[in-house]
Amino acid sequence: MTAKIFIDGEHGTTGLQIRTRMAKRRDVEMLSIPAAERRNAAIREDFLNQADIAILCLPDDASREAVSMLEGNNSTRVIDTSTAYRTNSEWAYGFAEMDKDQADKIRSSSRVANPGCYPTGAIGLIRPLRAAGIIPDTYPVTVNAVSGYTGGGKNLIAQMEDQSRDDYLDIPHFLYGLNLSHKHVPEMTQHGLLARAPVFSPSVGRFPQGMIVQVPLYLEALDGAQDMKSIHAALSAHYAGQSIVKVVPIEDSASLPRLNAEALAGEDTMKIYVFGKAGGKHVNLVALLDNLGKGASGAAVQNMDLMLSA
Ligand SMILES: NC(=O)C1=CN([C@@H]2O[C@H](COP(=O)(O)OP(=O)(O)OC[C@H]3O[C@@H](n4cnc5c(N)ncnc54)[C@H](OP(=O)(O)O)[C@@H]3O)[C@@H](O)[C@H]2O)C=CC1
Ligand SMILES: CC(=O)N[C@@H](CCC(=O)OP(=O)(O)O)C(=O)O
Repeated sequence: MTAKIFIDGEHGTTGLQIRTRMAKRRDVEMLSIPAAERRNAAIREDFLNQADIAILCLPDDASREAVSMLEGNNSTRVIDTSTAYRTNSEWAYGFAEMDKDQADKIRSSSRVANPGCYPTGAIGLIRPLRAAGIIPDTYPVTVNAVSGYTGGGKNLIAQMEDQSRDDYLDIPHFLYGLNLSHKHVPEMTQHGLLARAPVFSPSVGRFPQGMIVQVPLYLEALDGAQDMKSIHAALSAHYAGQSIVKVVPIEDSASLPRLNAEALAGEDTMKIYVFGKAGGKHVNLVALLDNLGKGASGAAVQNMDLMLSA
């Protein structure tokens, strides 16, 4: 039997990318809303209730509204790509590689919160080292990142591309979230297993898709006698046996002169690097991904496939 899938918000940035990934699939039937009707609540409610899986690619408030349209319905399962449910314990967090049993939790869940793009990188770097007892409770974690501008959805894309707009941004790279209270901080703290919130400084570059997330660490402030190799070994052990998050061998990363933020654009994988020098006092943990790949649409399709395999 083919599963019925409805993408609420299919004409937005994340929704369109999910549509593209589904184009050749014969195992699913897409319930598709015409662009002109995308905000028609009656059609949305009807499709939401017909779907086996509804993938919400909407702003937070519209996601909450869509979930309320499913009240009393026990058959439609939901993947939400917004921030609305990511710290809600009644929802499975849709980062399959973050724990050994997380894929099974997603597979059996009727409500899955897709992670944010920055948290995917940050949690991917931090959580294995917290779980292994390497980053202590007292460690002051910092997260610095750059995203492609599609991360800001249709509005930021227009600001970066449409020169006729009054609010056109004619700049190559900018920091934002300058008050250090970005909406992703609670999610990073909770799923990163951190005892206190990290300092998170995001930025946007003049490229559409791609992302670098950095977590620099002082080795002397970690638990146990740590060096670049032991940190790398802990991350490699955590991600062993799966194909989406890859820990780059130190031999390969050691010879890199630079890291291109666009290197994984169009891919649904994430690469993790441990940079530093042998015998050095610091390491820089780096995650490389596509904000719309493993950071959003690719992860949503991965979660849908897990749910369909239940
Ligand atoms: N872009 C990215 O890299 C990532 C995005 N996300 C999350 O995914 C979600 C979607 O973001 P994104 O695709 O970037 O945003 P976009 O603004 O590109 O798309 C959102 C879509 O939702 C539609 N929409 C807005 N309000 C309603 C409503 N009340 N009813 C029905 N449709 C509505 C919009 O229609 P209209 O054109 O009329 O406004 C638009 O088509 C957000 O919650 C975002 O935070 C998560 C991870 C990464
Ligand atoms: C570049 C940019 O503007 N990025 C968005 C986050 C994109 C994303 O991950 O969306 P969620 O908030 O749903 O997770 C921001 O900082 O608000």
